[in-house]
Amino acid sequence: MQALLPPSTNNLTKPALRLPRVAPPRLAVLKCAYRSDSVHLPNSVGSSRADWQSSCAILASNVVSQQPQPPSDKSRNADHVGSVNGHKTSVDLEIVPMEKLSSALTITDLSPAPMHGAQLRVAYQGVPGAYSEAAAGKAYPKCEAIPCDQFEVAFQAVELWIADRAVLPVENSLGGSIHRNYDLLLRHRLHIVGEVQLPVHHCLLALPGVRKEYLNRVISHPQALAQCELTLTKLGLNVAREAVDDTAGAAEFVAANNLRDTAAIASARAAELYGMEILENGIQDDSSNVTRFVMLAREPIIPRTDRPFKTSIVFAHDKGTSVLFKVLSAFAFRNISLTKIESRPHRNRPIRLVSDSNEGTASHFEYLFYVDFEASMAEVRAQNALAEVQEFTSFLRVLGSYPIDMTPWSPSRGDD
Ligand SMILES: O=C(O)C(=O)Cc1ccccc1
Repeated sequence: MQALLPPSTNNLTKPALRLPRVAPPRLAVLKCAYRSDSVHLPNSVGSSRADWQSSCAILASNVVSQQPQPPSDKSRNADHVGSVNGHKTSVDLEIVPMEKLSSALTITDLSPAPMHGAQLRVAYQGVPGAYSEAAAGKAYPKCEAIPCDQFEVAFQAVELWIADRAVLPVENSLGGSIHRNYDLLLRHRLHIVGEVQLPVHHCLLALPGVRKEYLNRVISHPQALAQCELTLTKLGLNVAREAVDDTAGAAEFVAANNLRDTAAIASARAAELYGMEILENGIQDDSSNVTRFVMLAREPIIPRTDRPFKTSIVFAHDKGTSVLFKVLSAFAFRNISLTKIESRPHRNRPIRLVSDSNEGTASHFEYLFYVDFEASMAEVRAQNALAEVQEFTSFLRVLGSYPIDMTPWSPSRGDD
């Protein structure tokens, strides 16, 4: 399928972030609280300010960027931790001992809201009306959603402190995993700090006055096309399908180019934003159509045990899939349920040659395994399971330990 790029955004929308991007000078304020009996640190924590600072730098999640300010005593003393495109980036650590806080930190203190009244900025791929924008709003209701033209840009927006979080769709109940996004998780160093599951309700959109009989093609995000394939056929739409970067971008493209032979699959909100008509409402092949998104941040959140947590890891092992059952038994023995397992090609080492003196040499494909399990890294059983996994693996990374989205959902009515 030919990939169409969404047109440049019209005046209805803010322009999406694009690469390359020069980061503005920023002052970052990193504020963290620490309580020795509730936080499990990799190393024991001393009482000196330096120890506290480095521990909090690892664990703090209340990371807030601010507009440049005239130097104050505090900013003059800030630790300069790097520069972004030639601009100094400073981090000012403000350590707040737990005992001085009026109440204990809750999970919401730790992940979503920035302090000092600043609005959380959440980067997503697509244009307004995309499902990723709705997912950002579900995870962080008062956030400022920042459209980006590529997932790569959304990741970089967080890495360069332009945004505080990125939202990334990783799998769908009908369409399966979004493999490219798994690869991106590994290529970048961001941490998963949350997840949301969003019921997805697709509409068939066309310009006002266009009828189904006029259509020569349907365009949308490949996942949306996959999720509506049977319904499109049932509607008699045996026309060309073309993949674009996001659903709302497809609607915008049809509108901006006045395409009367093309329909887009997108949300009802996209129809409203881009002046399109809904030809068919709810065209996903099954009403239980849910997409899971993960939220990414520069710093991990502190794992807890007082509510259900999930942990995502990725690993590889030298002996191919033959030791996979040993790795997975580390979870089974501890009654830790896996909620997801995904394999991807091991790009650094895609082929493994296995010689047999009698039969010759076989070449096996090498894989990376992504596993989600239902436990928090603050639980001893999860720590022990990972210690055991490490014995069998040549590479292991914890992508994040984060609260499970427990919000009940019912089949969407299209108001997402
Ligand atoms: O294109 C979008 O709107 C997205 O956010 C990606 C996507 C596509 C289809 C279903 C869920 C998410």
